[in-house]
Parts: sequence; structure tokens; C-alpha cells
Amino acid sequence: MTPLPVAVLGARGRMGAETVRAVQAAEDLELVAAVGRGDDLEAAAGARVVVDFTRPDVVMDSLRWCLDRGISAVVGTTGFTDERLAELRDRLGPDPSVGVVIAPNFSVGAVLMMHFAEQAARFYESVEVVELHHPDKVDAPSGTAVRTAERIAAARRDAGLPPSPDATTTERPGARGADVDGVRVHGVRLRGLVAHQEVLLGEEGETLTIRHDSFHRSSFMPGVLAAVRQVGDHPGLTLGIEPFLGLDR
Ligand SMILES: NC(=O)C1=CN([C@@H]2O[C@H](COP(=O)(O)OP(=O)(O)OC[C@H]3O[C@@H](n4cnc5c(N)ncnc54)[C@H](OP(=O)(O)O)[C@@H]3O)[C@@H](O)[C@H]2O)C=CC1
Ligand SMILES: O=C(O)C1=N[C@H](C(=O)O)C[C@H](O)C1
Repeated sequence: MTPLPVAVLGARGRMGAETVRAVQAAEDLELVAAVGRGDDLEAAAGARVVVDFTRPDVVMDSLRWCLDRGISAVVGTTGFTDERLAELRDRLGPDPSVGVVIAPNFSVGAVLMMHFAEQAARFYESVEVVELHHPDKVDAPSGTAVRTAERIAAARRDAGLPPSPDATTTERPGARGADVDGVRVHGVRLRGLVAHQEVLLGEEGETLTIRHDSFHRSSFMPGVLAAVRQVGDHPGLTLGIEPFLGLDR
């Protein structure tokens, strides 16, 4: 079997370096380029799949480059707005020949945490999200927290639930977190942490806490490799790795 040629962008970063190691260790994959800031992107031209763990401000240029060359992409970089997704759908066109997977979180536990939170959302009057990360993270709230809040908000809307109760009338800016689709999201940045999230749900007399912890970036690799192996069979835009885990049914 010929190994699948893979390039990693952001290869000297925290996630990129972990991905380089994971691709090198996989017998069915071949690392053909490890591209960091300042390197020529053309080095990745021989890849069938590009993995991007760079920065929200550079990822779109890399994706345009991939799509212009018919290369599939697996993207963990955060910062995908509706406008960005619309541009990608537009570029992929009605009959795409390549796939783009954009996942806010590749860890199986985090995907399950979002799934469970969505299931639980309709049963509780109150819900808030707390995301906790290492202090070198540049974006807040995390992409995972934004996606979790959006999914919770949609589930609450479908169930006809009103906004979570909140009597706050005076507030220091930020004290109640960010409002994401009507769900409060709080961010913690603390040395020693990697990537963690709690979804707190409350009803009269009880609470439910759904917590996920990534203690090491190796936790993201099974999801990254599953997406790399399958993206070619999923032409067009795929959001999240749920289809690769059988969680979209
Ligand atoms: N989906 C998921 O499961 C996960 C997603 N992430 C996301 O992935 C992204 C990266 O995270 P992380 O690895 O911690 O961040 P890092 O800052 O450690 O890595 C980003 C790397 O990209 C490099 N870079 C910047 N510009 C370019 C460019 N034009 N071409 C190639 N490389 C470039 C940076 O170089 P330099 O430092 O020199 O600027 C840096 O080495 C973030 O958006 C983060 O939120 C993180 C963990 C899991
Ligand atoms: O920057 C990180 O570290 C992480 N970023 C992603 C996010 O913003 O959700 C995924 C994970 O939380 C780690």
C-alpha cells in the first residue's frame, strides 16, 4: 500500500509538532512537508492532505492555496466565522473533488462532551460554559466553547426554552463572561493547564456538570489521524469529526 502523502502547516507549533510526530509514526502516512512560519508553502505541493494548526489570521490563505491545487485539508485552527465557511463552500463548489474538515476539537472526549451537553440542554433551566486553557492561547473564547454554546443554544431553541435566568443588573465588564448565542461562556487562562471545559447545567434542586480534560496534546491525535485518513472520501466541507466517529447518525 502506498502511504498517503501529508503536509503539516504550523509544524513548529505546539499542535503542529505533535501532528508531525503522529504522522511520522503512522505506517500508512508519509510526511512530505513540515511547514512553519516563513517557509515556502510550495513545499507542501506534493501532499494529498494538508493539516493546518497555525493561527486564525493565516489559515484562510493556506486553505485558498490548498483548494487552488486540489489538495484536501484537515484544519484544527480556530476562528471560523460564518463568512469564512461560506467562502470555503463557495470555493469548493457544487461538485467538490476534495474535502475540507474543520474541527474545533479533535479529541474524542471533547467531541463526546459537546454531544452530551447538546443532549442535556433541553432538560435544564440554566446553562453556562467554562473553558480553561494554557495562557499562551491567543483566542478567547476557545473554538470548542463557541461551538458547544451554539449547539446548546440550538437545542434550547428547539425545546422552546427561554434564556437562562439571570438577575444581574450591575456588573464589572466581563464578570458574566461572553454571550455566545445567548449562552454565557467564561474563559480561564492558567499556567499548567492544556485544554479543559465544563458545561454547567442547573435546575431547581440539582446541577449536572459535564467536564472534559485534555492533559496532553497527544489526546488530539487519534481524531486528527482519523480525519486525515478519511477526508478524501468526504468531498466538500465537513464541520467536526463526528462523521468519522459515527456520531452524526
Ligand atoms: N482543533 C483542535 O483539536 C485544536 C485546535 N487548536 C488550535 O490550533 C491552533 C494552533 O494552536 P497551537 O499549536 O497551540 O499554537 P502555536 O502558536 O503553538 O502554533 C502555531 C504555529 O503556526 C505557526 N505559523 C504562524 N504563521 C504561519 C504560517 N503562515 N505558515 C505556517 N506556520 C505558521 C506559528 O509560528 P510562530 O510561532 O513563529 O508565529 C506557530 O509555530 C490554534 O487556533 C488553536 O486554538 C489547538 C489544539 C487543539
Ligand atoms: O488553543 C488550544 O490549546 C486549543 N484550541 C482549540 C479551541 O480553541 O477550542 C481546541 C482545544 O480547546 C485546545
